[in-house]
Amino acid sequence: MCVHEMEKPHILATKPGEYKGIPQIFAPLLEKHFTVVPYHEFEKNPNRWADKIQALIVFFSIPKISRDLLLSLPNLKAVISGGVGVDHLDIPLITSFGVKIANTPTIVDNATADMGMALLLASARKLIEGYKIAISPDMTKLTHCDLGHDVSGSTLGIIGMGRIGYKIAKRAQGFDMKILYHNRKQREAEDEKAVGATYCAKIEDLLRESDFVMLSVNLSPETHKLIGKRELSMMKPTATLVNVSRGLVVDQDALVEALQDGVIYAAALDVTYPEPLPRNHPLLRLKNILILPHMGTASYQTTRAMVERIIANTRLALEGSPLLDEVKPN
Ligand SMILES: O=C(O)[C@H](O)CO
Repeated sequence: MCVHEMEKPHILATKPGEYKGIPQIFAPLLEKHFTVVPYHEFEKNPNRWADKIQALIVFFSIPKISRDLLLSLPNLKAVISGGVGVDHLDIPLITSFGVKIANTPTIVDNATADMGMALLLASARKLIEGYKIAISPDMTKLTHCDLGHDVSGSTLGIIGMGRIGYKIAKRAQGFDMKILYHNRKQREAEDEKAVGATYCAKIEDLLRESDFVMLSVNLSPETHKLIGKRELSMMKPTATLVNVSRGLVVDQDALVEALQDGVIYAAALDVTYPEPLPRNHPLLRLKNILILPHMGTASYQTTRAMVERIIANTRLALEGSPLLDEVKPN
């Protein structure tokens, strides 16, 4: 049955197509079920929308959900966040308003693991430098391209062996990498065997032995600036740090220093803090860095699946049914 426009529940979301918003091509999927109120329209005239809004969609941590925003939305039933990370949500605060929370885990695992390997490979084999030379008018520069490093046969240390870390290990196995991992909890022996991964109870052992250190942990008080000056100084001077988790897992000032002083060889980051970095940030001026604007989940298929899962969770929340991916306070 065709749902009349007037009957569609109102949801608040960043304007589709805006920076870090749901891509415009997927806006019709949302609009089929909901009347989407763009967040900036709401901010201009909150009184017009406040009573109507029943769900709030968060994409790439936007919008920030404050107590004031929650107080201004008396009929809010759910906050549905795209992606796996929920570090941007104050879960106790939101749930204290009787508002349900969901994210879209599992959907993003493959794309994020692919991005981890893409960053590792691109950094090690100097794809960006090579590309710049290939398109440069002066092809003689080709001989001056610094040599990269072999990925095959090297040692990968994965910090955070959850679903994404494990999928990275699977991929690395195909590159004949020696795989070490550090995790709150050691994985089952059969999981380790399946990807040939060895547990390092001490993060220090992993840092000392790895050629590539891959960060795939959730951001939490325990992992906040987990990699600082001390940890970087334990890494090999030939090692590369790859981050597909959250910028705040790394002490960025310490990273800038380590890259400038040759304490580590390079870094490849999908995430930083803040995002985007200010244009004069020292990380953007370094040569031994590959940096992306948080693209881990940014494939057509994964983004579409995220939007579909957001819709499914939102519809369930609005009809009062159990959510597919409910996030509860600890
Ligand atoms: O958390 C995630 O899955 C991604 O970073 C997208 O927000």
